[in-house]
Parts: sequence; C-alpha cells; structure tokens
Amino acid sequence: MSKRHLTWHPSHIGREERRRLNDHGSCVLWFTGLSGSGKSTLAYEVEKELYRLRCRAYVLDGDNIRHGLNKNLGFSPEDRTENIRRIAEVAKLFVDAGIVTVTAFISPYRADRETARAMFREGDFIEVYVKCSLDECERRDPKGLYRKAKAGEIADFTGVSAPYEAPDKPEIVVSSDRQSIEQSVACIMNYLRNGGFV
Ligand SMILES: Nc1ncnc2c1ncn2[C@@H]1O[C@H](COP(=O)(O)OS(=O)(=O)O)[C@@H](OP(=O)(O)O)[C@H]1O
Ligand SMILES: Nc1ncnc2c1ncn2[C@@H]1O[C@H](COP(=O)(O)OP(=O)(O)O)[C@@H](O)[C@H]1O
Repeated sequence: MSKRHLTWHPSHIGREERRRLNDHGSCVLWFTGLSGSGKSTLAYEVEKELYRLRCRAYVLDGDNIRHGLNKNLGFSPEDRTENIRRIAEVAKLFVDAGIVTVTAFISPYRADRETARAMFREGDFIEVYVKCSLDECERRDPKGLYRKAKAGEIADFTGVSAPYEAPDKPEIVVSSDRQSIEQSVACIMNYLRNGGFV
C-alpha cells in the first residue's frame, strides 16, 4: 500500500478517566469454541450479570455482526481471518471506550486469535475457551447446522469440514458439557473480580 498521509489524534480522555467515571475497568472477554458449544449463551449471561452489577458491557456476537459489519464475508480461511481482524479492531475501540466487551465468535484459527490478542494491552485480552465435545455440539445442534453440514448442504463447516484449533493457554476454560451455565458464568465473573476489572 502506498504511504498514506494520516495522523493519529489522541483523546484528552484516557482509560483512567473512563475507569473513574464508570467505577470499573474494561477488557475483552474473547470467547472461542465450536458452533453450539455455548459461546452466545454464556456471553449474554455474563452481560446480564455485569448489567446487574451496574457495569457497562456489550456483546459482539458472530451471527449478529455477520448481518451487518461483516455481511460481505463468508467462511473461507481468508474471510474468517478478516472477520476476526475487524472484530478485534471494533473490540479495541469498545475497550478504549471503557466497556467490558464480550465477543462470541468461533475464531477457529490460533494465529488469528493471537493477532487479536497482540492488539490489546497485556492483561486486557481474556481468552475464554468454551470447551465442548464435538459429539455434544452435534447432539445440541441448536440451529440445525450440523445436520445440514453432514448432509453436504453447508461447506467448510467448523468441526465437520473445516478445522477448529483449540487454544493452548486460554485465561479461562469452561467445559460446557460438564459445567452448568451458572457455574461457567460464576467462573468468568470470578476472573473479572480477581483481575480488578469489576
Ligand atoms: N461454514 C460455517 N462454519 C461455521 N459456522 C457457520 C458456517 N456457516 C454458517 N455458520 C454460522 O455462523 C456462525 C459463525 O460465525 P463466526 O463469525 O463466529 O465464525 S468465525 O469466527 O469467522 O469462524 C455460527 O454461529 P455459532 O453457531 O453461534 O458459532 C453459525 O451459526
Ligand atoms: N452448560 C451449558 N453451557 C452453555 N450452553 C449450554 C449448556 N448446556 C446446554 N447448553 C445449550 O447449548 C446451546 C449452545 O448454543 P449457543 O449458545 O448458540 O452456542 P454457540 O454460540 O457456541 O454456537 C444452547 O441451546 C444452550 O442452552
């Protein structure tokens, strides 16, 4: 790309000012896991709990973002990489704005998640692995997508005909095929409390 003549304008209001105003910190809870593992369910439960505690929180969810901002992207490896790059940029703005940001994307590639992590300050990117066996995800099949993928009606479906690379060192692991929703939410909220975010 040719050199562009752009200048970054810093704000007079920084993270500390926003923390004082909100009375809580900000970070991104980056959920990753197979389709049907429980990312959206848990993300919205955490958002609800944060709201109850009067914390500003917002969920960026895979299906929702693909209806708007990322409606031009599909599920090839390149498109998934671009999907995650844009989400990470948006999440970074939200975190800068003082919001506890919860992202719920399959984000199947380790390298893409690491690129996202590198965009945040140390400690602000909290990877939450929603661990669930493929068998259990297929059994739940909340949107009927596994059935369609197995019938050959959906190409490049994660876990069936496209890869999922589990995280090596996520900050949080919740096993949704062993823990209840309440247990998983409690585990995530504890992490936020111990980290001084809320
Ligand atoms: N081929 C294929 N593979 C995986 N998922 C598919 C596919 N086609 C459609 N869907 C639906 O899109 C949701 C995943 O979108 P994401 O943006 O989270 O995917 S990714 O992070 O870019 O891999 C995913 O949502 P979740 O089930 O909530 O994970 C599906 O509903
Ligand atoms: N312990 C659990 N944790 C999370 N979800 C669970 C659990 N047990 C059952 N479920 C169900 O599994 C499904 C997960 O779907 P969803 O949250 O849309 O997953 P994803 O966003 O990862 O595709 C929901 O229907 C949810 O009610």
